[in-house]
Amino acid sequence: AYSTFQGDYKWKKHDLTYRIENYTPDMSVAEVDDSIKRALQVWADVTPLRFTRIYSGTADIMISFAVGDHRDGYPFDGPNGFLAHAFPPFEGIGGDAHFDDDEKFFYRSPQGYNLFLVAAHEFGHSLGLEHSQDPGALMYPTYVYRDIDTFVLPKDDVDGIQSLY
Ligand SMILES: CNC(=O)[C@@H](NC(=O)[C@H](CC(C)C)CN(O)C=O)C(C)(C)C
Ligand SMILES: [Zn+2]
Ligand SMILES: [Zn+2]
Repeated sequence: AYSTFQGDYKWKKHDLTYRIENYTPDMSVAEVDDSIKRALQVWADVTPLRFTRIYSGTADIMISFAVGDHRDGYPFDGPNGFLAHAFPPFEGIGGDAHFDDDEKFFYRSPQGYNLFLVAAHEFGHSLGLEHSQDPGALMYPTYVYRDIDTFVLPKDDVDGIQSLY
């Protein structure tokens, strides 16, 4: 079952902004943009939350690709292992999502790690969800490939996010 962060971190507003700060060489700019947009839409579909993209300045959810030590106290670990991380909704780095660019991210292929699926998981954290023990949940701590054309947010995740917003 789902769990939320201690202290019940949640955004105090429903209109949130996001900014894609840089790109991975693994796919086109358009494919990254689409993966991110769809990963946010997964959560917007079941809450009053709305996401608006900005192209400069500080957004609520700052999205970037990084490798190794990228100066936030949570260095990445090279290929495989941790794929990404995101911070719960508190001031400053809260909400931000970082993707390990030592991974090969894919747009639609079932091989490797699907950016849409990884991002959808990360944005669950960005919105205040912790990990779920439900192996079928998107917020399960281990990456599981799912067909993205038929992807529907699992009930445990819907219950979790709707417990917050
Ligand atoms: C393939 N490698 C894994 O399955 C690794 N899990 C992850 O990288 C998580 C992200 C996935 C679920 C998108 C990390 N996380 O929780 C971020 O919020 C390990 C289970 C090895 C840690
Ligand atoms: Zn980071
Ligand atoms: Zn996680």
